[in-house]
Amino acid sequence: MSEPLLPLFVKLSGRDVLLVGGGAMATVRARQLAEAGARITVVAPELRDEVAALAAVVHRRGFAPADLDGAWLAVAAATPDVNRAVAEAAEARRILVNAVDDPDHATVYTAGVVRRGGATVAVSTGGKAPALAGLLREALEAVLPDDLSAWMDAAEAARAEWKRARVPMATRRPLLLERLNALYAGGRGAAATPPLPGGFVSLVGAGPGDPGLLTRRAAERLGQADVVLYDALVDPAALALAPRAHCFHVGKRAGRPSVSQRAIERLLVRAARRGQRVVRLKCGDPFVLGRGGEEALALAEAGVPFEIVPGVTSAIAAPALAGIPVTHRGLAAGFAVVSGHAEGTYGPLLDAIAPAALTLVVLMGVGARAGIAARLRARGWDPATPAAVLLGASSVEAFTWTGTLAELATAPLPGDRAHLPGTLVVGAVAALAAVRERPRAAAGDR
Ligand SMILES: C[C@@]1(CC(=O)O)C2=NC(=C\c3[nH]c(c(CCC(=O)O)c3CC(=O)O)Cc3[nH]c(c(CC(=O)O)c3CCC(=O)O)/C=C3\N/C(=C\2)[C@@H](CCC(=O)O)[C@]3(C)CC(=O)O)/[C@H]1CCC(=O)O
Ligand SMILES: NC(=O)c1ccc[n+]([C@@H]2O[C@H](COP(=O)([O-])OP(=O)(O)OC[C@H]3O[C@@H](n4cnc5c(N)ncnc54)[C@H](O)[C@@H]3O)[C@@H](O)[C@H]2O)c1
Repeated sequence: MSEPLLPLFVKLSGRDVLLVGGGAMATVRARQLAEAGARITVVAPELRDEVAALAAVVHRRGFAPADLDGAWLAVAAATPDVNRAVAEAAEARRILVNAVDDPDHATVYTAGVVRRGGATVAVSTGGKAPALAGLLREALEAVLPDDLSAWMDAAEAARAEWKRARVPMATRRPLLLERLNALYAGGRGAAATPPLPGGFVSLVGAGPGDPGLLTRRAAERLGQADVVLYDALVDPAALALAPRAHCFHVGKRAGRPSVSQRAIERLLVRAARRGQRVVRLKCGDPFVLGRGGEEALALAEAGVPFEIVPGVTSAIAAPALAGIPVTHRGLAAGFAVVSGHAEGTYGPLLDAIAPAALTLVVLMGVGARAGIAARLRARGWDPATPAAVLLGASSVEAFTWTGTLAELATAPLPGDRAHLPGTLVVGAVAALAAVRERPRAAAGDR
């Protein structure tokens, strides 16, 4: 069962549907068909009263292929051999058929469904894992906004307005986001919903990756969590510590679409207001270049109780695991941590540091290392200053390069590890990486 499926939403109102079978499964399908307004004809020697009541026409006998004539859709919910016969006869007549026990011969599947506020979300595993479809449906139920009908109303009204005004389609999505944000800001300003007892958010640092470097408090909070919202680089083993929780990936990775910071903050607030224990699991330490401060402010503003669970920051741990102490008597009495994400931000910071005054640690800076090296040299740093590039610190794929500031731009890095988070170190202490013992390498290149 790996055929690609086309998801469709079908209007069945007033249309003839043949339901074969009248037992437990037929009852479930009869309810679903009736909800969609279908005109049900049921064929079964024996059938439950509820099925008979939902049907427009009842035939108390065995299935015959001619029962399919005039039907838009057939549902086989009888015994396996009968279901197979229904599927084959429907296929021959080019009628789509759903079979409750026979995904291989069915042509349409039912899905796990959430209906809220006029929107319908359906999940299918294409017959491979129905119970998983049910779990995914529950997970969606947990994260979809309670006030989806307000979103629908706003989106519907905006659409009509933009159609009239001939607003180009391509510009409508960001406009819609603005509308919805405004809607939410309005609701929040009114402060109508006090947080439910039990609703609580923990902003938790996950450390550099290895779950062994989580704090005990972090592990405890994960164990209690109902919902975990985690970043792109969080190790799956950390999520295994949250067996009760629905875990959602809200990570940002360069160049890929991601959940916006505002959306993450809204998710935190909403989940807490539903009384859930929420863990926001962030790489490293939540308050070191992790936007944890923004989330804390949003929670405070929404009146949601929260706590900070500090984590081991890669700014210190990545160098440490490579044998580099960020401070070392005689070499560096202090260190600075900057993000290499935006030159407009880190540029002035680098310019403000006197050459070799301290150890410079750059997070998220591997891609920008040539520019950073050039900037430091222009500022007067000695090209012979030791430097290091640390990829995937604490993970099994950890990679360390050491050299000099002059070589930093062209440091050969393994292409297959470009996806790993990286840390740069510039300063005399980087030379200590070369002289450390290598316990990890000795333990089978872990
Ligand atoms: C989504 C959902 C909607 C609905 O039923 O309307 C649905 N099954 C759900 C639950 C569920 N079903 C089963 C279990 C027991 C655990 C387990 O066995 O996994 C659970 C779990 C539970 O009840 O929690 C048993 C089972 N199901 C099928 C077979 C036959 C077979 O696979 O051969 C067997 C016996 C397997 C065996 O003997 O091993 C077949 C189908 N079930 C489908 C849909 C279709 C494929 C959808 C897809 O893959 O996405 C398809 C093809 C029927 C169709 O299209 O009509 C609903 C979740 C609703 C929700 O919670 O929201
Ligand atoms: N019950 C479940 O939870 C479940 C889950 C998944 C799959 N299934 C499968 O779905 C199928 C139906 O299960 P169920 O629990 O509804 O069974 P059921 O025994 O309750 O119902 C079977 C129905 O089929 C009818 N029937 C028998 N022969 C017929 C014929 N020739 N023409 C028309 N109808 C006929 C019977 O009158 C009865 O109404 C079975 O294959 C079962 O293994 C059941």
